[in-house]
Amino acid sequence: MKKLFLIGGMGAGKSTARKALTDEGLAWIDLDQVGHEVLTWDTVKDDLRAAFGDDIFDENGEVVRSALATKAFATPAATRKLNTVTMPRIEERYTDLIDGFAAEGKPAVVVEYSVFRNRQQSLAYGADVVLAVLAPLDVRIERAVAAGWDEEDVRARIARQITDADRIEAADVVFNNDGTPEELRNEVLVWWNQYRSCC
Ligand SMILES: CC(C)(COP(=O)(O)OP(=O)(O)OC[C@H]1O[C@@H](n2cnc3c(N)ncnc32)[C@H](O)[C@@H]1O)[C@@H](O)C(=O)NCCC(=O)NCCS
Ligand SMILES: Nc1ncnc2c1ncn2[C@@H]1O[C@H](COP(=O)(O)OP(=O)(O)OP(=O)(O)O)[C@@H](O)[C@H]1O
Repeated sequence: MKKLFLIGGMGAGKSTARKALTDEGLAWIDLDQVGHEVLTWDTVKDDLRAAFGDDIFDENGEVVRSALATKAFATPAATRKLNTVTMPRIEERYTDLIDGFAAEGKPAVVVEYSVFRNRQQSLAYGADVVLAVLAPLDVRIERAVAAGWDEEDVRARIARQITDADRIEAADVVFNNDGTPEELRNEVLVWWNQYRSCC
């Protein structure tokens, strides 16, 4: 089963590119969603409480994601603390999902990975292809804000992510999402039709 990793900074257009592929019937894992799922695990909650305190929880004992984000993206050290708690659990759940798709005989799965750092990370190690979606920083911020994110929050998150130069270095294929969503979609589909016929 081919694992197609889609990487890109916040607001770059990963979901838009992913949709082009999943509309073709490809299986898909969004690691942001997996990240939300693991926040409900008791072991994760315990570790987050120890790292960030009681005030990231609501009255039902569930993580308030906006409260955690404010603390976790405040400094590089805080983001490292967050990642230390969440990443091993995200990887564990990811492995189960991948095994499930493989057992179903899926030919390929698209993995949307917003916080990709490098191909040597254990989770990304098995990528068959890394596809980077890029867009200029100001455009990404503008799009994320238009989609409802707070600008300061977006800037803090982007500051904790790798740069587009790093992404270009790590990627096999680069899509520049500086035109319309339809143009991105078409570029992705041209690539996919060529890839599936050869690889
Ligand atoms: C901090 C949390 C609770 C904020 O939740 P929220 O609903 O506001 O954001 P969401 O998870 O939808 O992420 C939106 C975007 O924020 C950015 N982002 C999320 N986590 C991180 C991170 N650890 N480092 C840098 N950027 C991040 C990404 O661009 C992502 O697409 C949540 O992002 C989280 O638990 N993050 C840690 C787990 C993780 O790294 N998830 C990303 C997939 S591997
Ligand atoms: N080429 C484009 N032109 C205009 N708007 C776009 C374009 N591509 C994507 N968008 C819009 O920009 C926003 C961010 O795009 P998308 O959700 O695909 O990015 P993402 O990389 O998945 O972001 P995130 O990291 O926040 O999950 C969305 O509202 C999307 O509809």
